[in-house]
Amino acid sequence: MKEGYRRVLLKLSGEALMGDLSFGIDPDVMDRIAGEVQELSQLGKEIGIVIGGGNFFRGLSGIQQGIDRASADYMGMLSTVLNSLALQSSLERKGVSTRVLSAIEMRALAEPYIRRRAVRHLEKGRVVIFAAGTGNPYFTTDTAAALRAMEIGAEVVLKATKVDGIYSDDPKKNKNATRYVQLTYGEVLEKRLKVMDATAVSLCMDNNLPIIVFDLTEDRNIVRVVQGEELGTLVR
Ligand SMILES: Nc1ncnc2c1ncn2[C@@H]1O[C@H](COP(=O)(O)OP(=O)(O)OP(=O)(O)O)[C@@H](O)[C@H]1O
Ligand SMILES: O=c1ccn([C@@H]2O[C@H](COP(=O)(O)O)[C@@H](O)[C@H]2O)c(=O)[nH]1
Repeated sequence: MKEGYRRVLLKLSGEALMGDLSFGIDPDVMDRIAGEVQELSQLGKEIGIVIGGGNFFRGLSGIQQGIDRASADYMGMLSTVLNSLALQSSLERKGVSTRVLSAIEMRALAEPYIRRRAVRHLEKGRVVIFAAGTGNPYFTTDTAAALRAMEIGAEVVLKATKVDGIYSDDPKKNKNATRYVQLTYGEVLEKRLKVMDATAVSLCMDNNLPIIVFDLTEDRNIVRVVQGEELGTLVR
């Protein structure tokens, strides 16, 4: 077993924050996640977090309602800001020092994203939450996670989601799909495995940044994966 990571980029699924609800944030799920991040922060781990927005709004659902693509994507990015502020609040209730840095300027509620500030916050032991994705339409929060991970010098992208790894097919649709323990970036792209978008995988591939896809719904998995336990699927 490895001794664990020192600086990580944790990508939290927005959809997983719903728990059993059909929309929004289940406070118990949020509280559990915040507790795990608190534990890691107390161990001296440096943690950057990107949260998805699927529990509120995705660009693609806006398009289906007749909203133009760029506007729908900005709405999606705003939904990640809602999640970021909720996580910040949960963490601060537990005494964890945090900063939200937003890729879209909204100075009344978050710092603007400045790479060097993000790194400084991490060095000071603050948990940094990156809000508003990349700040650009036509992207996803998976790509934002890969981008921010590289910018802050994270050792790994930890994609915490609703499935326990990468499967040969979508396990929510195909019960015969089988799980991979390890894959290369090329295999994920060639097999068109949809768990993470191709832009994010390509970015990680070009910069040799490992990705671990693991189950966020399982208690203590965030702590276990950051401490080096082999969970889910490793892509490198
Ligand atoms: N080959 C595959 N292996 C594993 N999961 C897959 C695969 N293909 C599709 N999926 C689906 O991908 C989903 C995870 O990716 P998705 O981008 O939807 O969620 P997320 O990024 O975790 O959530 P959000 O966008 O809300 O932040 C899983 O819930 C699973 O149903
Ligand atoms: O860089 C980005 C990140 C996100 N979006 C939009 O936000 C929603 C929610 O993000 P998920 O990654 O799907 O959770 C996404 O559907 C996009 O519409 C974006 O445009 N740019």
